[in-house]
Amino acid sequence: MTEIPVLTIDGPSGSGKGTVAARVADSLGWHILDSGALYRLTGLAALKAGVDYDDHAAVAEIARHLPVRFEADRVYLDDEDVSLEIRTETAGNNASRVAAIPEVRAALLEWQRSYARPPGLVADGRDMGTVVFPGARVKIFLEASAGERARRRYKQLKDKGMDVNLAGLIAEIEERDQRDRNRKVAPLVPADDALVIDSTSKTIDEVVDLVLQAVRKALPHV
Ligand SMILES: Nc1ncnc2c1ncn2[C@@H]1O[C@H](COP(=O)(O)OP(=O)(O)OP(=O)(O)O)[C@@H](O)[C@H]1O
Ligand SMILES: Nc1ccn([C@H]2C[C@H](O)[C@@H](COP(=O)(O)O)O2)c(=O)n1
Repeated sequence: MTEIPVLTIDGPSGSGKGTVAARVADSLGWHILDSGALYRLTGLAALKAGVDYDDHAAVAEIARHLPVRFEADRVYLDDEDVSLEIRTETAGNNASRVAAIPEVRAALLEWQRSYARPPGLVADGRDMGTVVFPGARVKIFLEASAGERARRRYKQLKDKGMDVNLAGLIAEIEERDQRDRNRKVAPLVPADDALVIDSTSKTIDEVVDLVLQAVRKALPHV
């Protein structure tokens, strides 16, 4: 069977994974997996169903049967458009909480793997290179300082007209980092064979170029 090439991009919140993954996937003509969205949807669906995050079996059951529909750039839970709601900082924090539940991670594993389709996949998240696609041909771990990531998020939210506070964002980012890096299952760590890129003082274009160089070095035919 022909191998489907996979590029994984892991890293903490605000390091630029989603932006870089979209640009690289566009440039290569590959599919994209935003795995964080699945955890965000699970957190939101559990909240809407009134399920307590401490009830791990019930949250995992929700993850297994997420009533989700992706349509162009919109995402629906049942028939409700939740595209904006899953992008809030609260939804990100709730995602980080349900993502620490081993049964939830197990429930989402095969679904994430099913995104690998020809001609290739760019997968972004926290454990793409370590757990979901350990055999990926190219693995990137994107870093940036917490202060820079909070400044990026501040600008992103301000540009959307939202009322935000930089100190609050730094505290939230540090809390989420702490939970994602220290959980027992699939913690946020670079895979042993990942190329680590610190984007703190790099532009998006510079990071995209470095990632594309790594892909072309590993896969000269793409
Ligand atoms: N190298 C960079 N320089 C400046 N801004 C950047 C850079 N990379 C990303 N950004 C901006 O930072 C913000 C956050 O980026 P993005 O959403 O891609 O991060 P992320 O790692 O996917 O975050 P999350 O895990 O929370 O979804 C966006 O507004 C994006 O345009
Ligand atoms: N592969 C993944 C993707 C996401 N998560 C968790 C941890 C994050 O804090 C949260 C939201 O992710 P984001 O949309 O900000 O990338 O979901 C994870 O544990 N594993």
